[in-house]
Amino acid sequence: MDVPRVWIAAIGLSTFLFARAVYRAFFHPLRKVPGPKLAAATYLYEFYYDVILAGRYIFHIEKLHQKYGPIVRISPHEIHISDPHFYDQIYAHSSHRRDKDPWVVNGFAAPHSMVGTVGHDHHRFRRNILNSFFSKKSVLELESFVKTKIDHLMERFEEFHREDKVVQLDDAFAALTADVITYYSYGKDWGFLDDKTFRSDIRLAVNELTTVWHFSRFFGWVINTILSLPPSVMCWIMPGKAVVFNFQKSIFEHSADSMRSGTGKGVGRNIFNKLSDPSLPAVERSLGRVQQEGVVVLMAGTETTGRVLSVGTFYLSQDKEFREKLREELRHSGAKSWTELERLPLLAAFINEALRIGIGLTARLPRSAPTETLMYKDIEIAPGTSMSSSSYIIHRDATIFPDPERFYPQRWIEASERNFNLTKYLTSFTRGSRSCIGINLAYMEMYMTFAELIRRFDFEMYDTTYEDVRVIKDFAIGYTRRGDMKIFAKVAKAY
Ligand code: HEM
Repeated sequence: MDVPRVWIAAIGLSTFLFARAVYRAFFHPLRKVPGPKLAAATYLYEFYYDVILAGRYIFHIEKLHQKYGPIVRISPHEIHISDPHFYDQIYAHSSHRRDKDPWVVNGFAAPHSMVGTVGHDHHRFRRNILNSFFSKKSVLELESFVKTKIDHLMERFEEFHREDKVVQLDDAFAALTADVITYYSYGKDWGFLDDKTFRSDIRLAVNELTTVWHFSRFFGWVINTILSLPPSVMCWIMPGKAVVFNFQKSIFEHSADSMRSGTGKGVGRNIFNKLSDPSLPAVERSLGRVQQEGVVVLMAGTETTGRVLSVGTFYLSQDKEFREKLREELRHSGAKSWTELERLPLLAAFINEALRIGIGLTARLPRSAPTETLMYKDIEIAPGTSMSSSSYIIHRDATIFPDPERFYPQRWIEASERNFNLTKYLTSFTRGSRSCIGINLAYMEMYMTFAELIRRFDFEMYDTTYEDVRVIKDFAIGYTRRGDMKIFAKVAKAY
């Protein structure tokens, strides 16, 4: 008797799955959006490319656009639009409500942080707590500290040069950005730049998070279960988190000390003070939320900027002529501060190109308009539809950036000579209400670090070629054939 029941259940389930797939492909509100029917019918399509083949869907999406045009349905509930002119409708200003995709935010493994917040209003509330903390005015106040840290990195490069040792540039830059963001957020830096090999606990946590990025998107409940376990168990399962939690514990102890003494260094500049402000509703200043927001800021502030600095330095080492021109521009101008450096056309062009190729995040970062029906040409996009437009694809669009694989900073100069606003197509930070809150800090770090680096050093790549910076996997950040990006170099003095 039991056997037939099992069969009935199996047939029932198969019929349900089949009917659902048919509905999704042929009767769903997105049925008219072009794309493979299999991708419309089942999540297994995306699962195959991103989980089984490990971070390859973005490259396949690029091919789907060549076949189906600028709008493609890439999963039962998500469309990808590769049309920069539609970008600001997806990544819209805060006057238009934009939610995040609950599937995708699972990848951040930080549901209580602003980056992991799904709803528009809730996100606005959380973002407002930190907006002034990351304003241009606030960032400018820390310029001299950032300069001290950059000088420290330059001293370390001198050391590598003197001892004729190979430096791992990605670790070196991540140590710089980690020291900056810890000081910026907590009033104290943790001295990653002093470490012999630039080991950074924050970077370790980023690597751990990104390797499970796609798995977490599909199996959010696994990650949320792990997050709800006691810290000791969680740390056993995710050792990278353990490192970051221990590190964060030291941050909290430091914050508590500062607050107790009332005179401690960093009391004024402390993200912890903002996030645990007694005027906030209790649920918004719970320890779990404060911890998650704190960790997200540290991770987001470390890896992305570090990566653009690394990729930019790689390409700088490949073009002596351009390097000399940049050096001449810097020498001639005498510019030192961020505001002065920003006005240098060649340096600005170089940084734009480093951002274009280095990107920062390769992840699709979908948004949905919960109450608006959008139109893409004659295709209706129903409210609640997940829409993404990947920077990886826009930045490689040959109609905007001819010969897109080529690192060619002059394209930005040539465009401005034609009065063409090419920066409109630079989307590394996304745009709109949920764009990067750390954009000012990132620019300050990039301008000041590159300026000092170009003035003082040349780098000769060591066991690192173009293939080692070329992104072949998307794990929210770009992975190369070595896995996480690793760039080795020998340091030479420029004078
Ligand atoms: C070149 C450097 C950087 C790039 C390319 C970059 C890129 C991005 C992108 C694309 C997002 C949107 C994420 C999403 O849609 O889910 C984002 C958000 C964010 N970034 Fe950055 N970022 C950079 C530097 C920084 C820095 C230095 C900080 C430090 C404060 C930072 C902190 C954040 C935070 C906290 C968010 C979440 C904002 C929100 O949800 O409202 N980022 N970043």
